[in-house]
Amino acid sequence: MPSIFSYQSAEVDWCESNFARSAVIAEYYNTISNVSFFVLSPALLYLNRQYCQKKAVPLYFVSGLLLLVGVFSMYFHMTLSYVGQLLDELSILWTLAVAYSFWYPQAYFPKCIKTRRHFFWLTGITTVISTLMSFVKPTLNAYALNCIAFHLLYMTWKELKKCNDKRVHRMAAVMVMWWALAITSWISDRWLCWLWQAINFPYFHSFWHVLIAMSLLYCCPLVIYFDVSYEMPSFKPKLEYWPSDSWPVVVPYVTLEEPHKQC
Ligand SMILES: CCCCCCCC/C=C\CCCCCCCC(=O)N[C@@H](CO)[C@H](O)/C=C/CCCCCCCCCCCCC
Ligand SMILES: [Ca+2]
Ligand SMILES: [Zn+2]
Repeated sequence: MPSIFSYQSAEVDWCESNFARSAVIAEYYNTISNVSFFVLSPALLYLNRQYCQKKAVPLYFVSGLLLLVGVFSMYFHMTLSYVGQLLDELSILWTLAVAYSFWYPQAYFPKCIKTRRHFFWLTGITTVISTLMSFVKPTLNAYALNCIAFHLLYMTWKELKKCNDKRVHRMAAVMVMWWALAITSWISDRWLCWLWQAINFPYFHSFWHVLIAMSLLYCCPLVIYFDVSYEMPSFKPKLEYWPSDSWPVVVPYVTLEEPHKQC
């Protein structure tokens, strides 16, 4: 019986041909495309450094965990091992759990949850249960995790209804565009592999890695913007674009303005 660390012991195998470019890397492009997360993580920390100076823990934790997501996803695609698959999926689960724990708006807490500390316990217990359940049918884990994006879309829609800043609306629209391209790539790699292999173009999962990282590059500043609005009343969040607004492709970030004190 193969070890859970064995190459190709995972329950899923992506469309890219295995060991086509390397004898030690099962899915070459699916492995190297995870470099996206090694760029995403420091970029979020550097661009949103003003927010980090005021409230360091959430973004340091989420950025660090996104680095781990990239490492485990690389290991998974390099080996296609059972352990690699679970490390990949559990690192995503825990990153989402930490992000929700720190950034979920108190206005949306369940009625029985009164404080952020109680919400930490709720997400912690839910995450431990989900971790145990992830061993039951690993092939369903990725679908369940992807469904969380629909909850994020719903919360974004609710927040935008109350927000008059057109720049924020534009940022959210671009985030959803990148996510839509990403999830389309993920689904087509899983369900249309026969077509991509027929035309010798099985690279949609590697596109997914780059596209979901792009979506997160917009998602995190959007979450930070609303976190500052809700939780840091002495500051006004301002949306900026790097390198500058005039460039065709830009990266959003949040700066903090101290509203003029009422005289
Ligand atoms: C108030 C909440 C704030 C949430 C902030 C966002 C936190 C995002 C945390 C983790 C997402 C990482 C997703 C990258 C996955 C990379 C590894 C990978 O590709 N794994 C696949 C196998 O190789 C596996 O099939 C992936 C499965 C599921 C991915 C689940 C993605 C979760 C949803 C991410 C939301 C993106 C933001 C856009 C919202 C519209
Ligand atoms: Ca494969
Ligand atoms: Zn992947």
